[in-house]
Amino acid sequence: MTLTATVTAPPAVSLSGVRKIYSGGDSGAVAALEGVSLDVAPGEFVCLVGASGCGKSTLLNLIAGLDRATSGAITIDGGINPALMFQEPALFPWLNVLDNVALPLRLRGIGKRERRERAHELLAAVRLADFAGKRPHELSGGMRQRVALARTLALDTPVLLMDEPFGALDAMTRDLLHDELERIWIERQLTVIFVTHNVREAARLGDRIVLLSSRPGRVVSDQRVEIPRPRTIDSPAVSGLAADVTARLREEVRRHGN
Ligand SMILES: Nc1ncnc2c1ncn2[C@@H]1O[C@H](COP(=O)(O)OP(=O)(O)OP(=O)(O)O)[C@@H](O)[C@H]1O
Repeated sequence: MTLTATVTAPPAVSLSGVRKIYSGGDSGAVAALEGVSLDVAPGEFVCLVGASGCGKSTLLNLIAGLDRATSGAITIDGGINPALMFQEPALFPWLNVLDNVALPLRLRGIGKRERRERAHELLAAVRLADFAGKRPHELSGGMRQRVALARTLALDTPVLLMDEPFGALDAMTRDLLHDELERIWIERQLTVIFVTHNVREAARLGDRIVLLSSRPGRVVSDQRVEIPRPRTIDSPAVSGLAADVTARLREEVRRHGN
């Protein structure tokens, strides 16, 4: 007889009963999140979708440690600080691309030679090896977001939180960045929590799609995406799933009269 022990890795990110009330504004307290529980496995790509104002950014900020939940618990495996990336690349215009990417390394006290080497590697990873000496204004929007991604990767954390990172880009550029992000996610075995309004994007990228209700945000559905990779955003399977999730989202918005 053989005994097989099943070893399950702890979640990379675990949320339990997370509630967030913003207080003190002119319009009184705002309940942004209510009872959000969610486990994200190491290496998983989870997309968070929901109506405008349902608390998606709030949730990412809480996971990133930029704000505190009113109640509930958030645990990041290993106690690490996740990296957070936004829709705006927020690059320093007076620094060239290489120095923008190297900045988190500089802030960590890594010596000039090593940080330049690592920044060059990261630029190669986002396919911008030839643009190290350019300034941000010389780049397209998609390229600036690649630089922002490289700078986020420089933080060297296994958990990446992304808040509508491609929301301001045209469809073609977004498509290319989906491919790049997917490749980097697989190569670096990252855990990604990705907020988007774009349900197709969620179906293209996610292992799971978590749908939040209108404010206060609660988890309405948590659906595994069974579509094999590589995927394309206009494939019938991705479109079909996006249509299902959109229908649920509409129902949710209608129920709350938003
Ligand atoms: N600092 C704050 N103080 C008071 N209310 C806030 C604060 N930040 C967010 N809110 C409110 O909390 C709710 C959730 O906001 P949040 O930005 O998390 O939603 P969201 O789902 O990311 O929205 P969107 O999809 O439009 O970006 C909104 O009603 C918002 O106005």
